[in-house]
Amino acid sequence: MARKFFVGGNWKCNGTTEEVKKIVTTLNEAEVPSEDVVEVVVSPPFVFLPFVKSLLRPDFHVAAQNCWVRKGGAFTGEVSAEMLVNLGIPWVILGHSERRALLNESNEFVGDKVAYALSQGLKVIACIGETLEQRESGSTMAVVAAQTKAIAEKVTNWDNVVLAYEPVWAIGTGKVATPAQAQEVHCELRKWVHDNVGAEVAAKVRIIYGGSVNGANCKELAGQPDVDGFLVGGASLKPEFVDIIKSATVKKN
Ligand SMILES: O=C(CO)COP(=O)(O)O
Repeated sequence: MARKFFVGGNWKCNGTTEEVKKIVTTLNEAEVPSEDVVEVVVSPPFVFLPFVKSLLRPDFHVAAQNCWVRKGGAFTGEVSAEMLVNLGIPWVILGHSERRALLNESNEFVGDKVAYALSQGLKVIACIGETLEQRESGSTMAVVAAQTKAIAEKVTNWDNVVLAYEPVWAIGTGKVATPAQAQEVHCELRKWVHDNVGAEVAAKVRIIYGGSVNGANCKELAGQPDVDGFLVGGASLKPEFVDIIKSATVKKN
């Protein structure tokens, strides 16, 4: 069963109105494979979401970078899933390692967020990944399995979930996982989903890779059988993001 290639651009906490306009103009002018071949989602900071949504070509979509774990209310500084739905924002990134590490988001909290966002009708890019220390101690699979389990325990329908494997040591470091390293974890993860969720979900769920993906390394990574796309940080702010989108065609060859 073909899994549609997915390319997400996580802009993180970057951009001014002028810079955002420039990035969107580049994307709008780009010639890329059709929506049947690749799903493209860009994730600006909250404050730019409506602006980007209004400017962006209709075949690309937007994602928030986070949302509150439950229904909105007296939670100063938070943005709720209902608000994103109200604004017509279809996607949200949850469980990014920067939030897990800097804001102490636990596996259980991320699992709750994913379940709540899905219940409100959002589609979720759920991030998982090990630190360098965890990799070096041989616990990569145990770590990503525990992160995925905390999500799986609360989610019954996986149709609107994309899993983003983002090894922490590869994020923003220029130290990309080798295609073999990415494939190994993606394949193990798919096996984990097969054994713990079900064969059908395992065959369908997209597992995308994130961590120092750029225009030069994307094709080889895209060629791996269990790499179904990317979540791109730094390079999603640059014109080379277009080359990363185009790497979707590797799957067709
Ligand atoms: O964290 C990432 C995407 O969510 C990856 O960031 P970089 O592509 O900058 O390494």
